[in-house]
Amino acid sequence: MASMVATSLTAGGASGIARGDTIGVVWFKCTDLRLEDHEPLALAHRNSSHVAHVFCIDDRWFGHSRRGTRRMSAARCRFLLESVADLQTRLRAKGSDLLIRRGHPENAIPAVAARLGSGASAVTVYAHPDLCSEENDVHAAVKSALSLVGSAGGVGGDATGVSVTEVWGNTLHDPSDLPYDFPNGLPEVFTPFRKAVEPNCKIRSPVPLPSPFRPLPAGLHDNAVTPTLTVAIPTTEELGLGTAPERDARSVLHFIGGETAGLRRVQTYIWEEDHLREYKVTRNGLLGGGFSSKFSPWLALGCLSPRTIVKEIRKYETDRIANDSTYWLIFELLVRDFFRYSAVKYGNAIFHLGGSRRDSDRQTWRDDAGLLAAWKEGRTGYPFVDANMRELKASGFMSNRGRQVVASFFTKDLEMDWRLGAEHFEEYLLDYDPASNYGNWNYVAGVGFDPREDRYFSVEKQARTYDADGDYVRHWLPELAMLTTEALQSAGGITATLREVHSVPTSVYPDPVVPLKFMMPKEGKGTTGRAGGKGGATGGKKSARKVDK
Ligand SMILES: Cc1cc2nc3c(=O)[nH]c(=O)nc-3n(C[C@H](O)[C@H](O)[C@H](O)COP(=O)(O)OP(=O)(O)OC[C@H]3O[C@@H](n4cnc5c(N)ncnc54)[C@H](O)[C@@H]3O)c2cc1C
Repeated sequence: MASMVATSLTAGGASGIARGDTIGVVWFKCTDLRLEDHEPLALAHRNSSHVAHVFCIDDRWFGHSRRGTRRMSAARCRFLLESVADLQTRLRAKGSDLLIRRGHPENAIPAVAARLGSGASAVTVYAHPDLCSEENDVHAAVKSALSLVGSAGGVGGDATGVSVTEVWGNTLHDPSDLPYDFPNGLPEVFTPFRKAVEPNCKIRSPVPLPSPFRPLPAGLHDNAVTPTLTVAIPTTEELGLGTAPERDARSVLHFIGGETAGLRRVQTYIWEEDHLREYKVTRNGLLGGGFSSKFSPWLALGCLSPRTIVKEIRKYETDRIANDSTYWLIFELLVRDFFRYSAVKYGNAIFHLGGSRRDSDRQTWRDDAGLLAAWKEGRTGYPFVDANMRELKASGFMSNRGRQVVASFFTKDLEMDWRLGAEHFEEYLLDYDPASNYGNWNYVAGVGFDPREDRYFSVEKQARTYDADGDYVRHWLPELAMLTTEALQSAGGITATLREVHSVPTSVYPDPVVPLKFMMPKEGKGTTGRAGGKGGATGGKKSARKVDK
């Protein structure tokens, strides 16, 4: 292994370090695996004579939550490893490399800095800051360990510390551009935030790629000093997650990790297939790749920067058309920003039962293993819920509409502790990111970010509206594939009807695990439902609607 690493590093353009050289270490994280619009990377190459790029694979990512859910499925891990591999390939194309360290960043990054500083060179570590508590703790531990690294290498002694340059990134807006005292002055809900930001804040242009690309410092592959630094990327098996299942052919898209695939998706969606033109009206579609953008997995891992997407949208608006749809994609990216800033403002609260509102008593939260398993495995007896849950597990993706419905069902109909649902999403969603996931779960559970607490998505109404012909349900539930559109339409989301009217036996499809809280009204009668849910975190109105759209 040592010789393979040495060969590879040398081929990548390694170069000796002279006394007085400046060395940059770019610490890549799971949220910024790209070269484009990466300000820490650009600064490192601008300010240094040599630059090392390091990514740490932290075994804490692969453990279990306190409630016992695995934190990352093998399929999500594969997407991450593909993204890391792609970053490495792109760096190699620039004559550099990505160095991998398995272990905790608070040990690895200072070890690399100490090794590089041993020739009395000035070392600076460049990184994006984090948003959420676990990542913030690691970031703080790295900084603290770096402050103990001496200029002559080693730890302690005549330590002068390694400097750290942190630059905010991965959002449309820099917090310093927001019309608020950040983070405490942020509004609690999205609409007032949007109304203040849209007219007052300009989205900055993406940061250009570094030019020139500085060479790697030599000697990082010296096993005696940094024994676990390598260029080899582990497999999901080596990380203890087992083999990732084959990608499911029924998935909306063949998701491959990495900036290359992410940029390709932007080209395909916006330009080649021209879907942006109709995004606002198609985004709730459930089957196929052309409805919503599917940018989210690449955004979550930072393979795509939202500002790069906006640059492309602006170009499209100039070259083809500017309409509600082009506006709406930027609007959704602003929702993403809102949850990221809110994660900074509310800290750990978004992970706790009471959410950002710190209101854990708003209802009785159940912890029922049977109901949890039925929901996770897609056998609740409600076809529309079950199809979405099976899609998640098989493909790592679920539409925004589906997420709203299954999360509402979980919290409002099953009355389950919402954190158990959020953790299941965390395990399987390829686009999992803590701020968006927990922020949206806070919203649907009624514990944060929503002016109303009683929002309720009726499974039955949602199924009839968004899967009127039953194609989606048939696609993911082979046991119902023999039912006609008519049969599925008349059944809506209620399997009792399947059984009573269409003679589907319980051996084929189970009875509903609980009755729905609110049923669709019979024709000509008033409604019994309380609340709506037009667009979830992005589209809800304050007035109480009787039936959701
Ligand atoms: C319970 C629940 C959990 C969720 N968990 C996540 C998560 O872990 N990671 C994640 O990226 N999104 C999450 N979302 C938001 C949303 O469902 C996904 O971003 C969206 O479905 C991704 O598909 P897309 O890229 O085609 O979206 P598009 O409709 O094409 O939107 C473009 C981009 O805007 C952003 N966006 C859109 N809607 C939202 C939203 N409500 N919140 C935050 N960002 C949004 C995403 O980055 C998305 O890629 C969650 C929503 C719910 C209701």
